[in-house]
Amino acid sequence: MANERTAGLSLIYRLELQNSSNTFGKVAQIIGEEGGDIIGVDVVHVDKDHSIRDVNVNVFDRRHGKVIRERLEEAEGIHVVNLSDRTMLMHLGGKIEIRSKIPVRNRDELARVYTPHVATICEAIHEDPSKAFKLTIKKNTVAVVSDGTAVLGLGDIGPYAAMPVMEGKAMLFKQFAGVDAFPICLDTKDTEAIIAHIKAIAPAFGGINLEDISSPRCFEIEARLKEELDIPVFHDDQHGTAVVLLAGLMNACKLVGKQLEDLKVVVTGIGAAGIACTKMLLLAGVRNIMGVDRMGVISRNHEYENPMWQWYAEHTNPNNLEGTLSDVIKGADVFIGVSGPGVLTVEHLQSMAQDPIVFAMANPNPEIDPDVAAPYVRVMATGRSDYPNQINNLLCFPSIFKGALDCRASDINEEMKLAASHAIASTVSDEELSEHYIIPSVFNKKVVQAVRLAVIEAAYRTGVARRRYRDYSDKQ
Ligand SMILES: NC(=O)c1ccc[n+]([C@@H]2O[C@H](COP(=O)([O-])OP(=O)(O)OC[C@H]3O[C@@H](n4cnc5c(N)ncnc54)[C@H](O)[C@@H]3O)[C@@H](O)[C@H]2O)c1
Ligand SMILES: O=C(O)C[C@H](O)C(=O)O
Ligand SMILES: [Mg+2]
Repeated sequence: MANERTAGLSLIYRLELQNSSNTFGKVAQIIGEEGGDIIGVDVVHVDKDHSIRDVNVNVFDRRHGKVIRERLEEAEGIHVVNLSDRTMLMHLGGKIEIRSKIPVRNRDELARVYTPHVATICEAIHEDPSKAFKLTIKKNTVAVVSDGTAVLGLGDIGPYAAMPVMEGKAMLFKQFAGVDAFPICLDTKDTEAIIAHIKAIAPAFGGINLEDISSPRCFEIEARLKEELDIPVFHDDQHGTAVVLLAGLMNACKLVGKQLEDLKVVVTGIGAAGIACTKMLLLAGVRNIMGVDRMGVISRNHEYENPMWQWYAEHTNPNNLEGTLSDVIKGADVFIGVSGPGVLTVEHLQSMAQDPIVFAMANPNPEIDPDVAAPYVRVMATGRSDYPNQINNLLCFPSIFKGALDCRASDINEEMKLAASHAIASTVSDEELSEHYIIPSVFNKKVVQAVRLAVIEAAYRTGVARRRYRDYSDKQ
């Protein structure tokens, strides 16, 4: 499955052409012969010997684009300077920037926003550190922190390569919930160092969104930070995914007429997302869950080095089954994939119970191609934006943090997460509910407000909100 399903693959070949021989004619001929579609040409530069042109070409996929490039490079008088595409162009120079809220037009304004008058603000915060929430960006700013070790399903690609995802998360925090977020990729994989760095930067932020940190280190990092910091710490791949998954599953069950407590559920990929999704489902009343990772089904017949797998063995797989995915998927009502592409086959789907519910959530490529799976499933969901039923943590992380920041919560607890799941599920009405609409779109504005309010209400109910309710409710 091509990653560019919605975006379409439109490549831009920057070519340096010799003026002498009919080189542009050759370019058009080569591209035509190879089945590319020229949709535009821009002249970038011309001198007496050469011209530089950007040739915009629709191709089938990246491999097709490469074949055309190779053919062009072989031709006399044509030099391929660069090959880019719309996605690449959207990333030039990064996707976000910082802007001031106040213009500084003269010395008087300068003296207020900066020295000398800013000193009075510093002193006020020094006297009462809680004023940082009122007088600095802490009020509405989150750090999105990764070490680049579990980036989407791409794995350990390092802190530099992780930045586009973290910038993307920051961008989405702002666009979907008005939260300012800053991407921070740490050049260390050491648990203690990560904890120390995050603690050291925490004064500037009202919350910490941990992202794409591999398991099992992510569990300890989050647990320690939750204990040692007084602002919410939320590992998005765990809890964001689990919140949205539960919302989708509640609605899918309503559609197929099954109850959560009667379901047989198989989860593949027992990492950050798989463990959190399982915990959330147990909390919501699901009783029969089996986990499958690379070495097979997690059972009580084994001792695991990974303490989370030990926990998993003790809390799931009620019949203590062993084997592979093929063994346990038989008769399952629900498949939840947070592992990688190609894990699920048509044979697996054919062996599931009636009305199979398949949430293949690995990014960027799900456990099975949804087009291949479609004839064999009743409800199909992926993590992607280009198919119906997008089960992606994007549907909740901006609004959960918005709610937590607005009531100055010290934590994002289980009650707040459950409230968020119910709020998401309830934005799909009974009339709207269908195989292709179990979960609202990320662009549905009702979702952000519903989740934010549900999270705030749960924060006050469970005593983690630190803003006086009167101050909060007066502004509503
Ligand atoms: N849709 C969403 O909102 C969402 C959210 C979080 C994660 N994800 C996706 O889920 C996947 C896992 O993310 P994570 O943060 O939990 O990563 P992780 O590294 O913590 O865990 C991944 C786990 O999957 C296992 N795994 C990998 N390939 C497997 C295979 N072929 N068979 C069985 N197990 C396999 C690994 O051994 C590991 O235990 C990624 O593809 C990620 O993009 C999707
Ligand atoms: O980034 C996403 O789209 C979802 C999730 O956080 C992931 O890691 O795949
Ligand atoms: Mg992620």
